[in-house]
Amino acid sequence: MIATETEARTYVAGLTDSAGMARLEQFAEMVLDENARQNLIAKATEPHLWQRHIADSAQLIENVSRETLGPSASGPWLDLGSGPGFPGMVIAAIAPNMPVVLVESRARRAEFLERVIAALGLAKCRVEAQRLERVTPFTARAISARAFAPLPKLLELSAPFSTKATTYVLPKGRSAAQELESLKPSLRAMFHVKHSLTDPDAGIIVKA
Ligand SMILES: C[S@@+](CC[C@H](N)C(=O)[O-])C[C@H]1O[C@@H](n2cnc3c(N)ncnc32)[C@H](O)[C@@H]1O
Repeated sequence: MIATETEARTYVAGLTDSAGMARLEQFAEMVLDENARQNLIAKATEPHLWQRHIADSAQLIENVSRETLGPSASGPWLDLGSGPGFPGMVIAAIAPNMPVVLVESRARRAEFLERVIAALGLAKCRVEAQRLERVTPFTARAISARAFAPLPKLLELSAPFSTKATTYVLPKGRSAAQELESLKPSLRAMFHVKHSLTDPDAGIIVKA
């Protein structure tokens, strides 16, 4: 269990190199700075940014295969409703050679994401600043989404971007098991729930 900011930083440092940590430090500063202007994260979570948001996002990397992260996988990692960049920007900062697409419909949030991409030099990361429903479909190697939509709706909206080979990693908080139960059995069988490292009561819905 990752309970403190120190534990969160140590955990994330084990998933990336010093350049990756520097990118994440810069991203963290930008989130806190921008949070004074627009509502990106709950104010109460600001002192726990690494534990509640950065490590919470970074742990998704451990739930996908090496092949999915590697150069032979086809299509980008797709993050739905990225908001300030959780989890998508964290993934892009850790794996800068992997293409990542962040979909965010709110213009001010999308503009913030563009500024972060430029500041961090993430050449393979791009923003779709529109509703997912309007994005021209492509095949995604992996799909992530945190606090985006209930599971059935999420799967419906993401279906045009998904093939049998697409990995799903969906942090679902305390409703993970219940949301999985809401799927029809044939669909439910494709997914399992992993425990979150940042909250013992939260789950991540995974399709490998
Ligand atoms: C509750 S926030 C979560 C943000 C981020 N994933 C996080 O966990 O901090 C949901 C985000 O999804 C965006 N959003 C909601 N529906 C969307 C859609 N259909 N297409 C694109 N973005 C959407 C909202 O603008 C918002 O920024």
